[in-house]
This record gives sequence, C-alpha cells and structure tokens, in this order.
Amino acid sequence: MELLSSFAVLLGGPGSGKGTQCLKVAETFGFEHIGAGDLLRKEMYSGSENGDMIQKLMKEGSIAPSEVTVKLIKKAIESAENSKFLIDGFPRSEENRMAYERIIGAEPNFVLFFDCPEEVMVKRVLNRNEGRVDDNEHTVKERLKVYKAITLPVVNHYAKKGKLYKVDGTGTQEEIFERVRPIFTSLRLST
Ligand SMILES: Nc1ncnc2c1ncn2[C@@H]1O[C@H](COP(=O)(O)OP(=O)(O)OP(=O)(O)O)[C@@H](O)[C@H]1O
Ligand SMILES: O=c1ccn([C@@H]2O[C@H](COP(=O)(O)O)[C@@H](O)[C@H]2O)c(=O)[nH]1
Repeated sequence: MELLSSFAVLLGGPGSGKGTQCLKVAETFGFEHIGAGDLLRKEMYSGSENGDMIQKLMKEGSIAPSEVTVKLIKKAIESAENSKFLIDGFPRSEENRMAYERIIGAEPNFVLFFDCPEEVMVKRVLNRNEGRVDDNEHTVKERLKVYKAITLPVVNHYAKKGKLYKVDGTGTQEEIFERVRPIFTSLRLST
C-alpha cells in the first residue's frame, strides 16, 4: 500500500502498556496511532452487523476474524493524512498477520514488544476502570491464554526476521517511554 511510508507495530500482553506508549510515541514522533482494539470497540458500538459478534468475542477474550479487523485498519490508514503509522495490538495471530500482508501488502519496518510479568499486567487491567467489557478477572485470564498460545508466535516470527525490539514493560509510564524513545530516534524512519 503506497500510503505507508513508515509502519511500526506494538505488541504485548493485555495491560502491558501498548496503548499508553503509543500515545506518547504518536505525539513525540508524529505517528498516526491505530489501535486495533479501539477500532473494534468503535465498530461494536456503531450498531454495525458485526457489533454483537465483536462484543461476544471481546467478552471471551478471543480474537475477531481477520477480515473484520484488517478491513477496519485499511479504512483507518486510507482516511489518515499521515503516512507514518503505529499499529497497536495487531497482528494478534499468525492468521491476522498473513491476512494483513495479503490485503494491505506491507510488513512492519519494526515491532516493539512490551515484556511484562503477568501479575503486573493483570493488576493494570483490573485497575483500568474505563468500563470495558473485557476488564474483569475472568476475561483477563482468557486473554492471557490467547496471548501465550496465539500472539506470542507472531512475536517470535518478527524476532526471527530481525524486526523485534523487546522493551521492559515494568516501571512508570515515563520510565518505559525513556526505553522506547531511543528506538524511534535511532531508527530515523522516513517522514
Ligand atoms: N507503566 C505503567 N504503570 C502503571 N499503570 C500503567 C502503566 N502503563 C499503563 N498503565 C495503565 O494500565 C492500564 C493498561 O494500559 P494500556 O491500556 O496502555 O495497556 P494495553 O497493553 O494497551 O492493554 P490492552 O491490550 O488491554 O488494551 C491503563 O489503565 C493504563 O493507564
Ligand atoms: O487485532 C485485534 C485487536 C483486538 N481484538 C479484540 O479486542 C480486545 C481488546 O483489544 P485491545 O487491543 O487490548 O484493546 C482483544 O482481547 C480481542 O478480543 C481482536 O480481536 N483483534
């Protein structure tokens, strides 16, 4: 897709801090932040025909069909004025990744992976207090199972390709951003 000049992906478990760090990167380095979960939540509340299906999957901690998520991401890329994108929380499965590569025709320049202990991630999710349908003890446990079985293979794929930057996801938001900042500074992605 010609609209993409730089394309970074942020992955990590539930509550690892992807969304929080994406906002800081977007503001500091001028990227367009595309949150896959945010797009799905918007679709869920829009009254679309997929709304009930998305809500059910989110409550279960499962992953939405690739065509649905890729279509939403494609639309967000096409309607953005920016050509530098941060994709937050996608691809979540090898199937997601392959669908994205087939439909959008692009691979990320690099991938940040937030490495965070489970107990820290669970605590953050349960304290989030944003009224999300998946911020409860049952769903976070299911999300962790999905993350380990289905998302970590994607992380390993990018590691094998030499595209993965592993970031310690513990500490304060500011401490984590000071680990993220040099990665974006040193890569000097095109504008
Ligand atoms: N370093 C941090 N220390 C304490 N709390 C944090 C930190 N980073 C983020 N949080 C808080 O933890 C919660 C989860 O963070 P965030 O939404 O960024 O994670 P995420 O990886 O995008 O999660 P999810 O995949 O569930 O959407 C939020 O309430 C956020 O404000
Ligand atoms: O690519 C994606 C991204 C998200 N989901 C579903 O949404 C929730 C919450 O996602 P966040 O990125 O943490 O906001 C996730 O557990 C999935 O149910 C998805 O299906 N595909």
